[in-house]
Amino acid sequence: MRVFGRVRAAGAAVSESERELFGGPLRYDMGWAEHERARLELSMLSAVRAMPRLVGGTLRRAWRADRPALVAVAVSEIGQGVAAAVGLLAVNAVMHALLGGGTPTDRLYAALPALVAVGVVGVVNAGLACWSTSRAGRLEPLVERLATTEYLAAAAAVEMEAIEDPEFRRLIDVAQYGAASARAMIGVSVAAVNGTISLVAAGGVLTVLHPALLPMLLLIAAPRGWGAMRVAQERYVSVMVWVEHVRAGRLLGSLLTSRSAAQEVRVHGVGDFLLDRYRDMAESAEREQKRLATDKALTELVAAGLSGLAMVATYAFMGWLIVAGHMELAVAGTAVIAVRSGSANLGALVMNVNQLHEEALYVHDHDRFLAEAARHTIPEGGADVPARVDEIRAEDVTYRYPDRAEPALDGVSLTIPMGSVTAVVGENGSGKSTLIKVLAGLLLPGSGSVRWAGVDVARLDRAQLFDRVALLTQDFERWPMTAGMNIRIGRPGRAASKEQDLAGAVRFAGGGALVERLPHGLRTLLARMFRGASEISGGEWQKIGLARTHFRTEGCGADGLLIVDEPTSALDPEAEIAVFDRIRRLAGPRRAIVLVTHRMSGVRHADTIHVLHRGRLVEHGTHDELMAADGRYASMFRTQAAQYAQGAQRPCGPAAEVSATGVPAGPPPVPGPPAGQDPAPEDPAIRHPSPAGPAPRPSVPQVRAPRGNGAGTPGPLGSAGAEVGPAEHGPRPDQAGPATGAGGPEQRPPRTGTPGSPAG
Ligand SMILES: Nc1ncnc2c1ncn2[C@@H]1O[C@H](COP(=O)(O)OP(=O)(O)OP(=O)(O)O)[C@@H](O)[C@H]1O
Repeated sequence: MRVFGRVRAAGAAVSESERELFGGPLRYDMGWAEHERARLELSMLSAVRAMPRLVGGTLRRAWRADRPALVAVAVSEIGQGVAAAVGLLAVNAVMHALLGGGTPTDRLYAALPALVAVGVVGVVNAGLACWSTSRAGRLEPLVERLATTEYLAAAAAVEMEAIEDPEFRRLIDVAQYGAASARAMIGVSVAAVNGTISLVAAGGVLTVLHPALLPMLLLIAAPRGWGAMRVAQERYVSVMVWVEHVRAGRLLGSLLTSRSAAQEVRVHGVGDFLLDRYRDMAESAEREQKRLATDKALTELVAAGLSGLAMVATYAFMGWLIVAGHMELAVAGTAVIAVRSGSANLGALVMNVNQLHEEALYVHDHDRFLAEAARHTIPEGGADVPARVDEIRAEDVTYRYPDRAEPALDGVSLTIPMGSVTAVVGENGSGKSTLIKVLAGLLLPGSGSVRWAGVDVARLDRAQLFDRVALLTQDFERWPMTAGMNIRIGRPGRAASKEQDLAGAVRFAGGGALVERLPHGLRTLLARMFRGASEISGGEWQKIGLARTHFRTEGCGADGLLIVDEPTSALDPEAEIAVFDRIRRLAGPRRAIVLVTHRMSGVRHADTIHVLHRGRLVEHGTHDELMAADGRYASMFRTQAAQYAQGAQRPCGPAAEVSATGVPAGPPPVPGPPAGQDPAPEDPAIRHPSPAGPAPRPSVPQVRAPRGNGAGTPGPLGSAGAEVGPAEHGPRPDQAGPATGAGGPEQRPPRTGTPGSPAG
């Protein structure tokens, strides 16, 4: 059957829940793998033809992992093959002796040397098998580690653009199973080599006994080979087609148990609702499993029937040879043994080749990922970044995300002088985050250029460039590690073995009281999923983030760029003012700050403010200049001021209105801003404090930033409800579902037969 038919069969059922929740059937898009289709149209012949290549690839990996172990395995496997041939010849000699002339005692004596040889061969064989098993067992984990390390290193080294590209992300996902398969291929390759050698031995002996017996042997094994191959193809296609469904099922499972969704699951009654859909999706996955099981049973029945017929024909042929006097009885006895062991060898070999192929499909994905990743790897080397960088310039920069028709940045030009604070404002989706990624060298412009000290970023040594950049974003990583490590990780190479080494950063971030409250100070583990760990709030995390940024910037003596993206989204007003003050203090003559925020109170004291609108820079200037110009900035600013004024008059307003742009308008008294503008507080009472003076206490209720979902909730600041906890730091939400149900198993989900894994 051709693969298209199989894809149709595998994707026939669509659960109503998938339509309802995800807008349609979640099925793997086979489009990306157009060239893979030929690979799926396997036949036994093509599988056998590909075997040397597959085994060769495995051997190369094993060679790199542990040469002595590989040599030991090879020697012991070849030894076993030779032993098998010698054993068959010894059996032949025993037969001849037993069926020859003389008294039974004479015949027994005559057979004795050959019998001893059979015994010795058996012992040698067992010893060699033992040796091979132990060496192969040593190789397997090494190969898996090698493949996993290759995978992880490649994934960590690719350009951000690749990470943002859904196609590439899918490839990263698919390739994750390759390492386990590379490991499995060691054992299977060894078994395949062993089976081949044993088969050659049995075939050789059979050919010597009678040339017609070899084709008969092949006839017995062929149907089983066909059956095994067909079942494997079915399973692989099913895995590919259902992988998204499996993931979606797991996602539902993990949402039901996640902490971030716990409130809505209970209060909004989402629990029962999702559970129903989970069941529905599990049922459709089970239908696919049932289809696969039925198909497998039928295929194996047909294969066993055909193989049995070939066996009957072989024995009938041997019977005719004996009756017609073309074969001695003793030879026939050996031939029966050789046919039995040969067909067993061939059957095992077929299974091995088939399994090799199945594993190779995953290893192929792994290799394809490595090749793709190599094409997208951030280049090493390049021009040195000068120690003194007077300015960073973007010149007519245009950037378009791979899956978007519209550019996220369109002809943007700006200059960031060293020692300045530059603010970037604009409505949601106007391109602010994209701009800072481009300035930091994380994304390379499609056209135009970003220049550090006059040198195009594309030509600079990117590792050196990154070393000059510090990031403080609203969704900075909350590493599931200790509080101290969460600060130190800002510059992992910088020594900080003692708590005092981090004291400056903690003090700077105003985190002294927080650290004192933690049960083990900086050694407290901040990862709720582990026993003994502590939980801290979103605002407290942001203090940790600020301390991390301080630790990073302090560790860099050369000119650099500090990027601050919505740093106060989870802070109360007092803390917010203090943070903006601290960020300003991070500015120095040899450091430029780019600040992205919706909080106008944090923006007004910037040296230059750039206003982005739909990817284009539409205004720039100081706060006073922009207010005088009475353009978009002035309108945004006044809108926020008006919100605060309203908020002060209407303290019990709606908890979270939604603006015309679909953006939550913020906390209680703040109504949504006009379409296309971002809500952000501006309170005449909030004035940027002078570094010397105390922060005035604002008279407005706490205001949350509209970006992200970090409005005061601990943890989830990233997209898609990621949280500090298993959903973010353990397996991802789409991987962390229960072990059964629509989600299927954890490791290479669809293959192990757990309910919900269609190809089990
Ligand atoms: N990874 C991505 N893949 C595709 N499109 C993206 C990606 N990231 C952002 N975009 C799109 O690019 C445009 C600019 O997004 P960007 O995140 O830079 O805006 P922003 O001004 O930072 O928005 P916000 O204030 O909501 O954070 C938007 O239309 C957005 O949908």
